[in-house]
Amino acid sequence: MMPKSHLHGVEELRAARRKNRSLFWFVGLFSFFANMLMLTGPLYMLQVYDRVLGSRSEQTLVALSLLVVFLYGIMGILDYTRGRVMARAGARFQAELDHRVFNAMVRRSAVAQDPVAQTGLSDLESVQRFISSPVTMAIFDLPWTPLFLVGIAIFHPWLGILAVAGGGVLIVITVFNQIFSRKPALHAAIAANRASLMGDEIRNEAETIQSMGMRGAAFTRWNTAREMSLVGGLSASDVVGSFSTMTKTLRLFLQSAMLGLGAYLVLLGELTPGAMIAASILLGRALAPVEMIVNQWQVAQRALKGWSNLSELLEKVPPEQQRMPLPKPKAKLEVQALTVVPPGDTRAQLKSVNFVVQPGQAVGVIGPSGAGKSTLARALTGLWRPAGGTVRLDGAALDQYEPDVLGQHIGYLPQRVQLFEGTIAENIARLSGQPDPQKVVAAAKMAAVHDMIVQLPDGYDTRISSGGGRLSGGQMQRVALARALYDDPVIVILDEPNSNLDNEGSLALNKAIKSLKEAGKSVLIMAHRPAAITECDLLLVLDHGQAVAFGPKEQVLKERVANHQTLQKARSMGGVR
Ligand SMILES: Nc1ncnc2c1ncn2[C@@H]1O[C@H](COP(=O)(O)OP(=O)(O)OP(=O)(O)O)[C@@H](O)[C@H]1O
Repeated sequence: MMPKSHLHGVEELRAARRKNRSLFWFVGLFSFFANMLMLTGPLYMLQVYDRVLGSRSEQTLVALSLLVVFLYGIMGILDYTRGRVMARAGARFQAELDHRVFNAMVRRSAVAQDPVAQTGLSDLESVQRFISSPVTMAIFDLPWTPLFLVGIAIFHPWLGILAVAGGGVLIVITVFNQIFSRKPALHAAIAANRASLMGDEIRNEAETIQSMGMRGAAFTRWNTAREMSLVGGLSASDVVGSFSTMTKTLRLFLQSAMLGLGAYLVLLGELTPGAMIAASILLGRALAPVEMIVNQWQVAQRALKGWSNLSELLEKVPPEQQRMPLPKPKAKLEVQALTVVPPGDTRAQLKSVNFVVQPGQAVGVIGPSGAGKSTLARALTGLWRPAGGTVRLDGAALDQYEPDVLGQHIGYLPQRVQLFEGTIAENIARLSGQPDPQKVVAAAKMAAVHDMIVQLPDGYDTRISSGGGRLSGGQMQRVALARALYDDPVIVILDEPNSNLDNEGSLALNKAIKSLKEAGKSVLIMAHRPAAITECDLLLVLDHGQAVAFGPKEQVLKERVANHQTLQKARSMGGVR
């Protein structure tokens, strides 16, 4: 059963499934006729044995056979059609949720390492695969099993008893299959996921691994995860395999037993030979869906797990509420009593910080490592929600803007630059499929990277990878700066923008900051190096998450120097230890 806490998430999944309701009705109707036509085989047997063989009429045999070919043809068409419809129902379910799950996965992964976000898209795929699989068809056929059993009982009550007992044993096997295979299948899926994530991580960090002789150790770590996944997979398929062999053997045995019992009843004169064969075929038809479900149990189990993970993910990341579009804001940023607790942590890493940035101002944010500079950057971009206080852009709290629209207003250069597979132009245009050449060039010129780009063999169309490909660290940082400046953002937040820049790059950065200020934008620069704050008018000093100083740059620097000298003096006099 679904935990109560995932009710909203599961309701969203159900709503998407409900959209396929008409298709399910259609498949149900087709299944009704297909199953009716399943009676063709047994009825044909009955007629051939009891009528044709008795009357020795060739004409009847030909007429019956032609009818059977026709009916089987229709049954084939019905079966094929319902398979196609279900495949489309699965695809529709996936398409219906793709956008929502994708957004939830990105939003969740941006703030936390959550397994349900990591597997979100493959979970959705597993549910889609289940809907399109023969198991679903078998579920549609299952209601016919009791009817076929009743049909057998009509031939003779003893045959009915044997069929019901056999069917009962098969159902018990199905239940045991679920009980015994659930855990190994779950462990196998978790282990497989871990191994694949670890493989991705090793591939991304291949340079570090190769250059520092870490290949052997990395292999051992990955191999441990891989072996766990293989062992888990083996034990899961062993369990399912043993149950599916059991069902198959039992079904074959039951069909023969049915024939044997039927023959005995024929000898007693209580059954016709035709009914004996027909009962055996009917039993096969009745048990086929059960057998299919047992055989394909892993598909169902993966889908069940996927369904529960998805409902947890959608529960954790509720749909974004529609916000009324606001006009393009002015570059005024007000930070009031801002307290930030990193997601997954319990301690505040920014405590009650206050400051205001007016249009045309640049603020340098300085402080030792771990002081909270990047934390502030993440809060100002709207990535991390404040635990207390507010951040206002042109008077409106950040959550009043659509996240994607807010992203357009705020340019952000993260401390750890990551580019994407694609051309340089696409990267600067924030992955837009059709980058606006004028805007791309304007941003690149502002980041002083235009000349470097046009010198590359393919210029702006040069393909790069997530790690930058052929770009150097400084070039990557400048391309990322151009990406932050793309499409005229009103606020630009630069986290350690010159950590990889040479002198020329630093000068270009300062020029960019100057022109941003002249255009009435505001800029925040988190920095260690003094070169980065040359163009700053204001300085915010952070220490242990607290704003220890804020004001005009010269004044703050002077106070800090004065404080430093007082401190030195006190130390030399032995006043401070
Ligand atoms: N995702 C996170 N989860 C929990 N704590 C975090 C997270 N990110 C940062 N912190 C903590 O928040 C504090 C501030 O980190 P932050 O990255 O803001 O420092 P910083 O001033 O940018 O340092 P640096 O100059 O080294 O980049 C640190 O103590 C860090 O351990």
